[in-house]
Amino acid sequence: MAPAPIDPRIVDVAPPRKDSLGLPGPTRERLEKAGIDLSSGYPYRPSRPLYIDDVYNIRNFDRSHVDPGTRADPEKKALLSAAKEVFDLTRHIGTEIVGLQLKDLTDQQKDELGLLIAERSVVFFRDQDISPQQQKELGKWFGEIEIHPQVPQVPGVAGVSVIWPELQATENPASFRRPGGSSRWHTDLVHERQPAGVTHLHNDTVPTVGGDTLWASGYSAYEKLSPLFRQFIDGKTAIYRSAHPYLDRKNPEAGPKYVEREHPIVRVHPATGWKALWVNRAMTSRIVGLDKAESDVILGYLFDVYEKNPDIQVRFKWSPRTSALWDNRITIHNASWDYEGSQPRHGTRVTSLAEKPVFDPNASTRREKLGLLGQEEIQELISVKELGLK
Ligand SMILES: O=C(O)CCC(=O)C(=O)O
Ligand SMILES: [Fe+2]
Repeated sequence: MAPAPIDPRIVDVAPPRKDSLGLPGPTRERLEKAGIDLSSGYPYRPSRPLYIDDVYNIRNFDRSHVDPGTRADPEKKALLSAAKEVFDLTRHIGTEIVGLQLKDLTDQQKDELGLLIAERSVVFFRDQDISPQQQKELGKWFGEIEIHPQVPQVPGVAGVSVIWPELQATENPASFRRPGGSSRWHTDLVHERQPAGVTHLHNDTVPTVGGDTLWASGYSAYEKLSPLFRQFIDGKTAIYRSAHPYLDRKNPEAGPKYVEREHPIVRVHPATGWKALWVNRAMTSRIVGLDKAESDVILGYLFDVYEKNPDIQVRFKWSPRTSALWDNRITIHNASWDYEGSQPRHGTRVTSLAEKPVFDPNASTRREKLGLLGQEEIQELISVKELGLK
């Protein structure tokens, strides 16, 4: 008897992962055996046109968001004492935890992980045994799961996106000189009313060399600015643009348009209370109230501060079955395309939406709160306060 045909809709569904999403090699093979033509991109993409209300319907209202980090024991003992090893990858950003399985964390440990991500911006766990379903369950702890209308989802597990860069490159050409896509500094879902909080990317397969991801700290980018310049940008807002275009149902003939949203450019994280610069070159288009030329100069400078200071960045080398959990409220990230799709790289991603971005003029910076300020910085702060009194 001939073997039963493989149903491409279920090929990636059932846990455990080795039987579900599996490795991209086998996934690709299985899809091809099922007669699915991969040359034109993902087989899991919705085939109907996408409208602006696909974004708005489910998200354009006030959802209450209580950040798990606000409930956590500040010392994070339940999480940290259960780990075999915990080490920082750089001074300002990035921590790796060894000896814990994300799928087995207790509620208390999940709250503490929320706080650790808020403090360290990105936290890594290698050798994870986690199915797409378990990844989604964990994501719910950090906020409402976003179901991306345009990014392919694991069939049957809405809210778990498939990240498969070399297949994506068949749709949107990527080259060494123009890597595009996620291979540029950005942060996720800025066009939402309540944008992304924690994103959890689990890469089950990675190239032997290359395909690193970089993150830069928004707390530290803000602290790189002079106190006087911080006063200028504090409380200003900008227009943030979606990564993908959508059709207007009332006027579809006008063609797809990007969704725009106004948010503060400096925001305060609810769990740490620290201020962070929150702009990114790919999606922040202009500062409200300034002339375009002024906005271009200032935004260009702010992007540079974030992108050009290696001391506030971490560059992570993946191994198979590694999870990275980062906080989009306080970081930008960039996936290196140095491997140019020459080897498989494949994973699943869950993003939890957080609060509507808030600015609080009375909040402090990370360095102030942690007592890390140098003499020169203290002096600068004093002189700015004096200027304010005049
Ligand atoms: O593939 C990566 O390393 C990151 C991709 C990305 O930008 C994302 O998942 O938001
Ligand atoms: Fe991203």
